[in-house]
Amino acid sequence: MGSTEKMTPMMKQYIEIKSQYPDALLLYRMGDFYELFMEDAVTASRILNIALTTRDKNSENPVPMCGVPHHAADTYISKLVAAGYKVAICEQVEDPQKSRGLVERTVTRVITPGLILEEHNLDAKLPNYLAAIAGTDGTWGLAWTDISTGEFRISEVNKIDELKEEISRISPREALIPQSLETAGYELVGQDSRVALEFLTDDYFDISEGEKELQKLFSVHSLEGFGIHKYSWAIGCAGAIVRYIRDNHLPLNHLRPPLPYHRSDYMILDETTIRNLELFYSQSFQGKKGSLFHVLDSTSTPMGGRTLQQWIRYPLTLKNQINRRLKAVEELFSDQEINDKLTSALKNISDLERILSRLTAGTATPRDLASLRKSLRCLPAVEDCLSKCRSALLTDINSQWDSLQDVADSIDDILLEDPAVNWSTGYVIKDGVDEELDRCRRLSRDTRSWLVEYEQKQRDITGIASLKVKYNRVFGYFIEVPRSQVQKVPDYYHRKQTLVNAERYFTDELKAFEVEALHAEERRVQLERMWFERLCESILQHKERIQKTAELIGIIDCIASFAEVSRVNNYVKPNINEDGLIDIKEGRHPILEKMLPPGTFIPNDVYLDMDSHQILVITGPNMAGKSTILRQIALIVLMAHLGCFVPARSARICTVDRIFTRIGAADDLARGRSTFMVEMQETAHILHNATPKSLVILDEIGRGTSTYDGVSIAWAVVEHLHNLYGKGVKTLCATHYHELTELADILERVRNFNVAVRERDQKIVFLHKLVEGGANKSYGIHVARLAGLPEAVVQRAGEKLQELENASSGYEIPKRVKVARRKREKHVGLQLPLFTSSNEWLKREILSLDLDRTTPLMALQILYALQRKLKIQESAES
Ligand SMILES: Nc1ncnc2c1ncn2[C@@H]1O[C@H](COP(=O)(O)OP(=O)(O)OP(=O)(O)O)[C@@H](O)[C@H]1O
Repeated sequence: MGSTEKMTPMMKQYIEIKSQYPDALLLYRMGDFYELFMEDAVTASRILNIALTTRDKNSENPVPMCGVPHHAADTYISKLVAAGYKVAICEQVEDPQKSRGLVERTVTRVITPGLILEEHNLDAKLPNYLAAIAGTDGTWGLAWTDISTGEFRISEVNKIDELKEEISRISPREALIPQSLETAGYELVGQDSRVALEFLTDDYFDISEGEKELQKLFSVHSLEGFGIHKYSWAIGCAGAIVRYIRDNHLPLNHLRPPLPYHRSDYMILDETTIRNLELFYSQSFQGKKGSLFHVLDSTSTPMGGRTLQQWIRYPLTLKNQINRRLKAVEELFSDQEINDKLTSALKNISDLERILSRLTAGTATPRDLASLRKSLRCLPAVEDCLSKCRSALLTDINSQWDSLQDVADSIDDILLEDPAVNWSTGYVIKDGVDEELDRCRRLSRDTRSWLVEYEQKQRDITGIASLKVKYNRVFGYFIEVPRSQVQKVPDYYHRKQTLVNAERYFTDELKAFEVEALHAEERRVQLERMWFERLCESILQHKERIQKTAELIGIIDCIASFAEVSRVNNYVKPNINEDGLIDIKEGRHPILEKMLPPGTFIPNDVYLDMDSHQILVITGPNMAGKSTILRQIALIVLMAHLGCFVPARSARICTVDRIFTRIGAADDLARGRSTFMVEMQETAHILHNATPKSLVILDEIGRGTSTYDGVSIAWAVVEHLHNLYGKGVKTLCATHYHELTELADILERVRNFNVAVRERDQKIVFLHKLVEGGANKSYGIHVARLAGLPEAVVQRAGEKLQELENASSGYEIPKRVKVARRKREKHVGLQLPLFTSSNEWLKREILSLDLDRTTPLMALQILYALQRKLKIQESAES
């Protein structure tokens, strides 16, 4: 683009406005279109798949451009925002007809992924969070809000890992980060590329400014009342959020006071576990379907859907709280009639929270108010159901219930039963609300009949039967009298035009009617809007009451949904304990059982405690169902912590503080981490953070590297978990390394299980049944045949296997080594070389070590050193 001197005034105006929004795509209103120019046009045409053209083609300054029609702009804007772009809407703010010269334009709204209010751009059952993060090592502040519902929360954590976990749990669409943390920013949001990052100057996060912002917004002198005054960085973050919303021309007054969130109040779920357990997103279906959320979601309202999301992200940890929910679910579970009534009342309740936010933003439509009224009218039916309930949670809700019928009445006083979608095509306000409005309406509705009446009246007065009232664009309304009758025309007729055969007149009454009729429609719309806006304002006075009720509806809806899902899927109420006991009889995988034909899923019993069955090493052939059992246990334990019934015949579940999962292999090449590196980092994370109250799921740990290294690592990891804090951690460990079954001989709380198969005519039948004891065979070759490997390859593999098995028969662990090993139980790394090694020299070397002075880590190091030495020896010999 050349110098601005040669530009048209309009282009100069564009450049000026664009310079204020350099990081946004600027949609510049020109008549019926929003135009994009230059770089913006190139980007938008690519994303929207629309033609890229050129403006001022023959000038010195041709400019790339593309445009979207005003009436369909919403769809295009959604696509741009969904692609992670920020969009600034620049409107014409004066009437182009009246303006002299260039029309004044200004940006009226900036839409970013975290600042969306429009219903069609949002997922009804998903919160849309804008988060802010700031802090230093030692204290990290975090604030997040969903401006479409008004939810606002803040928290502080001490470690960067905790911060990452919380961010992944919130899963914001947009995150505000101080510029000084720019490099760390990408690391903080983790693997979630959906998060749009906005780097702002550090002063945006100023703590004392933040405090002032919050005090002003919520009209308080201190933040003490909200219980957040002790936070510092988090207040800075909340302040940044408030300023960001305001700077982007959005209203703030429906934000609720920030609620403090304490990490220790909920079970911690990290990003890996949320992904591995497919809580919200299924890898196989590449979407919601096939996720736990999808199975548990039978909610009837958007508030219920969002509450369920929240409950799954933040499972409870306190026995009392879990039981409170479970009792409420049980009540609705056992009284299907009430639950059905409740559900059908809830089904008619619209998104109260989002309607409220549109009301505040001034973008609510008449239909929004009609839905609000309809929803409020359903509240007494919900209340009626609640009044019959006995469980503490439901009676508590009932005691806070506000049926809001006065608000519904106030809407009813003014709004038509079925108001028009569009002001210009129909009516919104009831008759009888405003006399002038009624008259305008009558006028615009009754123009024809008034004219017919008037014509008849004039005929009667003048006695001219052929008198006509007519209209044309030049003269407006007039009375036409044939030339032969003009002597009968009264004095108050004013001559307007003479034709060959007729005279045309007007009267003061007709003129007045004309002025009124032509303006009536304009005035009608004006008055309808005025009454509508007044109504919106009066509703907003009940904002807190509506928000509170919406929150309670979310909870009831979730409880009703749990009851329904539990009934339909034949779940059972879990018995919660604090004794570290997990005893599941005939447990099922909640997602897989729904994918398989009814009745074909094979249930399994699993028992874990802190004494003898703390760590289960689960072996079994490929495809036997090891991973399924692991995930099933994790999901059942999680579901119990949500207060939901679980897929089992009976279940005793202890409270756990975290569920850790290490499952499968995912490369993260973008961040330079190989499959094995990811595996080890996730394992390290577990070992550093697990406590005796945690549940750990390890699926094929160590498989990402060579067998020796893999077995050693898996071995050492299991031992570490067994000995952690002197108490150990409940762990399920599925593995193909049969060597690990040896651990049960050594460690007191380890037990072996395997998933049974039956071999018949060289073929295997998967029984999917968990039985005690270690598996003695892998059946990998059978599975390879099942998978369709060429028969010649399968045969050859069989021969090779036989060779290897024969050769390894000398690997049998001698009895004396077993005894020696038991004595050295505490020395992690050493047990491994003792039985995996067939080399007598190596064993001698190990046994001669001064074990009292050897730590597990040293032992492993020694093992490696010895192995190296052995290899050198072997190669020297050969
Ligand atoms: N309890 C069960 N009832 C019915 N079908 C099952 C059951 N468990 C597993 N399956 C079926 O077996 C398939 C393989 O299960 P899974 O992935 O758990 O096996 P695995 O032992 O972990 O295999 P690999 O070692 O190869 O990873 C599942 O996709 C499912 O179709």
